[in-house]
Amino acid sequence: MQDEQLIQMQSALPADHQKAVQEGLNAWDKEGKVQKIWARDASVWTGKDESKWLGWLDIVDEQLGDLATLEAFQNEVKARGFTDVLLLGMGGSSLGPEVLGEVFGHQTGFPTLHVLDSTDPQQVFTFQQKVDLGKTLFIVSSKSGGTLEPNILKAYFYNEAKKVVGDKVGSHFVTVTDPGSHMEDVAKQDGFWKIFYGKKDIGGRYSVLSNFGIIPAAAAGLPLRALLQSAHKMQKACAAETSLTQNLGLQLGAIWGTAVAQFKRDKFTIIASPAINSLGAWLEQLLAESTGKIGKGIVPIDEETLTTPDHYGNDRLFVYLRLNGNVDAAQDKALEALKAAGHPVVTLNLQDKNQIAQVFYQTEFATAVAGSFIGIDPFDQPDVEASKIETKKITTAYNEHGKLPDITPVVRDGNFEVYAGKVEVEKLQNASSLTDALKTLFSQVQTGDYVGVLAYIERDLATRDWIQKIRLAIRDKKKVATAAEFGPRFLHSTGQAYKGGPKTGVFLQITVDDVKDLPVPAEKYTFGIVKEAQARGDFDVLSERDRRVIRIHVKGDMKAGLETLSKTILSAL
Ligand SMILES: O=P(O)(O)OC[C@H]1O[C@H](O)[C@H](O)[C@@H](O)[C@@H]1O
Repeated sequence: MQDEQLIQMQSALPADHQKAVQEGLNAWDKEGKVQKIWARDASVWTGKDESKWLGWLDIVDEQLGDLATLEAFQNEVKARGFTDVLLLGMGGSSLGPEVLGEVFGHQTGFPTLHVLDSTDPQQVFTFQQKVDLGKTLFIVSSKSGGTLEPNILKAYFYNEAKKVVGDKVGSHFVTVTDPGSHMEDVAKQDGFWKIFYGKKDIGGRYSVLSNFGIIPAAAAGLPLRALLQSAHKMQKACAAETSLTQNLGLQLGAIWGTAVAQFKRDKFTIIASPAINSLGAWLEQLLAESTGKIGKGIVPIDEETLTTPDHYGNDRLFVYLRLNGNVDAAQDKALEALKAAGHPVVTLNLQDKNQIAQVFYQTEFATAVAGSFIGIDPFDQPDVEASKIETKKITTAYNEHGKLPDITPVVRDGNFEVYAGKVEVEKLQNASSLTDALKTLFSQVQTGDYVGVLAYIERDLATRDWIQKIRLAIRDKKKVATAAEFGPRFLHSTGQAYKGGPKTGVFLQITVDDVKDLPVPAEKYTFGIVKEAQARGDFDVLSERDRRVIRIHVKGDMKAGLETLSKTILSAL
C-alpha cells in the first residue's frame, strides 16, 4: 500500500513495454543503482562529473531546516506592503516560480507574482504596465548570474523603478544567485535589499525546490511548510532504503527511459488538469535539457490539445498530471481512448495543489533515472551554449558597427521574407512565394518527425491561441507531434533538444517587425536588437546542425501579418 499522502501513480503500458520496464528494474536492483545515485556515483550515467550535480536530492531537508528564515522573509515582504513581485529570469530560474505563481494565484495580504522571461520589447513593456513600479519587489533570478536576459532586464527595471522611488531603489530588489556570481556583485554594488544563494551542485532545471523556487514562493505568500513537507514525502519515497516497487521516481524513470531507449517513443506528450497546466512548461525544460543531446533524448510536447487516437503515431508517450477536484472530463475520456488504442499513458494523480512539490521531486528523480537508461549525462546542456555564442557575436557586431549584419532572404512575398537554413537552401531554389516555401518545408515532414513553431513575439493569450491554431492544424494534417514555443523563452528549455536531440525536428521560425522597442541602459543595442540576435543565433545553430528550418519574417503591421501568415500556413498544409 502506498502512503495515501503521496501522489498516486498509474501506468497503462503495452505488454512488451511493461516487460521491458520490469527487466530494467531488475537490473537496477541487481546493480544497486538507486543506492549509487544517493552515493553520488557518476557511473550511473556517463562517469563524467554527474556526481557534482546531485544537490537536489536532499535540498528539501535543507530548506525545511531553513524554514524559519524563509518565513521571516515572507513576513517582511508582507509587512512592506508590496503590491507586485516581478521576477526577472530565464529557464530554471523562471519556469518553477511561474508554476508556483500560477497554480496558487494571488494570496490575500501578499503581492501578486509576475514572471518575465522575454526580451520581446512589447512583452517587457506589458509587464511594466502591469505592475506598480513604486510598490514592486523585483527578484532578479540567475544561478550563473551571467545570463544576458536577467542582466538587461535588471538594468532596465532598476532604471525605471529609480525614476519612481529614487535613490532607495536598491531596497526594492533582491537576487537569487549562486555564490560568487556576477549578479552577486551587481546586487552588492546596487544596494539590493537581500541576496539569497543557490547551491552550486544543483543545475537550473533541478532548482525549483531550492531558493530559486522557494524565495519567489515566499514573497508571494505561498504555504512554504506544506509545500516542502509534501516534497519531503516524495524525497523519502525515492530514498535509497525504499523498496524499488515503492520508489515512485525510479518507477516513473524506468517507464520513461525504456520508452525512449527501446521503443522510440520519444515524444512525451504532457497533459495537465487546467489548474496545473503551467507545470507542463517546467517539465518540458527538465526533460528536454536533461535528455536531449548527442542525437538522443526526449522531445516534450506541451499544451497540444488531445484528439482521437488515429492522429498519433507510435512515437508518443502520454504523461497525465491529473489534479483531484479539477479534472477535465474531456481529457480523461481522450486518454482512456488512447490507452485502449495501445498508447502508453502514465498518470500522476495529485490529491491537492501542494502535491505539485511532489511532482517536482518525482520527475527530477525520474529524469535522472531515464537519463541513465538513455545513456546520456542528464545534468549538462551543451547545445544551449552554442546559440548563446552566436547571439553574442551578433550583439557585439551591432555594438561595433551600429547595425546588424546583412542577411538575404530566399523569397520575398509582399510583407513576408523567407530565410532558408543550410539544408533548405537548395530545396527552396524554385520557391517564389510564401506558400511555395511553406509547402516545400511541410513536404519534408515524415512519420516520426515533429514540427516546432518557434515564434519570437510577445507571449499573451491572443498569440498563444494563434500559435495553437497553427500547431494543431499541422498535427492534424501531418499526423506528427508539434511544439509551439515562444522565443527567447524556449532557448533556455526545449531549445537544447531541438539542436542536440534526435534529428527529427522540422522548424518554422517566425519573427516580426517590433511594434515598439525599448533601450537597454548603458548599451547601444536595444531589447529589439537582442531578440533579433537571439532569433538569428538560434536559426544559425539549427541550420549548422542540419536541421530542417526556415525563418519567416513578417514586416509591417504585426497583427495583420500574423493573421495572413496563419491562413497561408493552413492552406499550404
Ligand atoms: O539561472 P541562469 O544561470 O540565469 O540560467 C538560466 C538558464 O540558462 C541556460 O539557458 C540553461 O541552459 C538553463 O538550464 C538555465 O536555466
